[in-house]
Amino acid sequence: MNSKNHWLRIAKMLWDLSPLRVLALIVVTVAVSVVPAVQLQLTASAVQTVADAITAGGVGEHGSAVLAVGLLILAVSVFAHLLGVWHGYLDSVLRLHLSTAVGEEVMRKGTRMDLQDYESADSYDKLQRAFQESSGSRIHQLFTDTLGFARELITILSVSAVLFSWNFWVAVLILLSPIPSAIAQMWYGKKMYEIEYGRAADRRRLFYLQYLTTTDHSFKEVRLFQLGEHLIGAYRDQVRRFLKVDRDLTRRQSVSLGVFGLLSVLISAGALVFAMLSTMETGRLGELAGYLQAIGIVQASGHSLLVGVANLFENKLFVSNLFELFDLPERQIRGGNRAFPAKLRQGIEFRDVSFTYPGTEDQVLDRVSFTLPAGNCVALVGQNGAGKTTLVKLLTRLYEPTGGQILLEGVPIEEYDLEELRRNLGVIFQDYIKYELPVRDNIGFGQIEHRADTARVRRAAEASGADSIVDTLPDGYDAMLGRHFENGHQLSGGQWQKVALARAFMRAAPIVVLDEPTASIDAEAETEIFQRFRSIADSSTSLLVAHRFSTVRIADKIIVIEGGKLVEQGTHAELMRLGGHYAYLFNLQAAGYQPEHT
Ligand SMILES: Nc1ncnc2c1ncn2[C@@H]1O[C@H](COP(=O)(O)OP(=O)(O)OP(=O)(O)O)[C@@H](O)[C@H]1O
Repeated sequence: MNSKNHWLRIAKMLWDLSPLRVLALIVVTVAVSVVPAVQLQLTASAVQTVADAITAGGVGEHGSAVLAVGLLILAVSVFAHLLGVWHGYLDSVLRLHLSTAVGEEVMRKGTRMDLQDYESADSYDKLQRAFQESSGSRIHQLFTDTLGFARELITILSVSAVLFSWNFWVAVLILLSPIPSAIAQMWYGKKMYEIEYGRAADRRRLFYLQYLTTTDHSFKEVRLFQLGEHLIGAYRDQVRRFLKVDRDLTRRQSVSLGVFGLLSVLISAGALVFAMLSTMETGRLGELAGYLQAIGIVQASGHSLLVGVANLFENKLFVSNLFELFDLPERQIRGGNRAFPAKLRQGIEFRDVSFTYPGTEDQVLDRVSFTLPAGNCVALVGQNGAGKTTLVKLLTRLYEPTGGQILLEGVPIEEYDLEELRRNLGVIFQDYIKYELPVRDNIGFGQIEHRADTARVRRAAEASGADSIVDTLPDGYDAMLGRHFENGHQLSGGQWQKVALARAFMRAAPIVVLDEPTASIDAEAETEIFQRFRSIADSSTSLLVAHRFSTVRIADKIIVIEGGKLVEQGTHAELMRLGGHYAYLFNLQAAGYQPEHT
């Protein structure tokens, strides 16, 4: 996308936020820009009137002229001061509005992306970079830089008009004077930016190393595996590599700034000599004062103008990342118009379902076919990496099968309205979230619109066994969980899992999918939870991924997956009779619970 489009988008965003403020900012910027030229004229007039008064031998008839110029200088200074304050105010308010709007848009974008964007290393990297670099202040900076560019340009043009009206060659020299030092500065800025841009991946690695040594999440392993020194060493090595490059660049910058800056000084001095000669010719002493002031203004504005161009370029690249993020395609997975059935009669069927993760070659599921009859509980078992969670992701439509079909009541699942389908699914994944929020949210998020309904939250907690944990907390359902915020209560792994399970039960959905929901819960509590779950949700159709066979055996049907293929299915008794893979795994686990000599 070209920069013109960027600019139009930013202008539109700002305009939509506050058209009056944008207009006011533009007007104020133009007004602020011409102040230096006016002040230049006034300085020249002030010196000239005073000089004329002295030449005339006293204030006398020149008194009123001196007073008038004095009052004008005062008025312009007050005006310039007030304009400056107003400019700053408008700029800050627009920045605040823009940061808020962009921050919100970035979050919204995050919620609209597909799981695939988060799970593929390539797109995740892109997404994270865009999220990290995309702040509203970058956009605002681009806007401010552009306005700043316009302001300096107007200042230089208006000051030039005054200078050229006095003396052509002095004007040319004064305007040339800032160029050499600004070029040196620009070159350095561009080089530094290129280097930093190329360091993006290394910077993230540094950030990660710091993260590992400074968060509660990694503290235990870092301390007990004694990784601290290793991590600090890796950090130091990387920073030293940066330092070497930066030092070389800074040295070269100093040399070039020294040489080019000298050239700027020489041109300014030349301009001053010319100005003195010209004043001696014209006798207009006021202009000499004006030239002296102009050298300062042009040096500052010219420098800002040229360096501002480099900043503009740099910010434009960052802003491109943000717009790239905004333009990423959303929600490729779409639903149809079909309403979700009032009651499930047939259930769900996986028909020859195959799947390969995007950007990979391996077929993770290979023509898997089975049914999940309405009102039944089906368990999925299989070794790590067999494809169980992938099946859950397909059923919940986080991914689309690359082959075959999933049918709900005999109709392809993609024909159902996606939002409605998801509303009718109660799901908990093995990597569930431990929300650092009150218990009410942790459970109520399962059905956000009933979050305030304590009776309902309590029923869900009772079903998962989380109620006994909540009873011990001082604020009950309003108690804060986790350690990140004040008065938070940290739970054990199993307790967190019961809370997460309550979240899935909160929804009272006709289809419940539990992906290893009880891995951290002790066997006794687990059996109890499932018995209760089956009695509460006996009409729901559920899919249960589990490793513990004591849980699995309560299912109406068990599906055994191996290397992405369905290898066996049946009830616990049927599979045991079959004496195949399930029986082998069951016996293996059962043997683990037996004393060695019995
Ligand atoms: N996002 C992904 N991109 C590419 N491959 C993936 C992705 N997620 C999982 N896989 C691969 O798919 C295969 C099946 O993974 P899946 O998570 O479905 O296994 P699982 O049976 O649930 O295992 P576990 O019991 O360990 O949870 C594995 O080989 C895994 O490496």
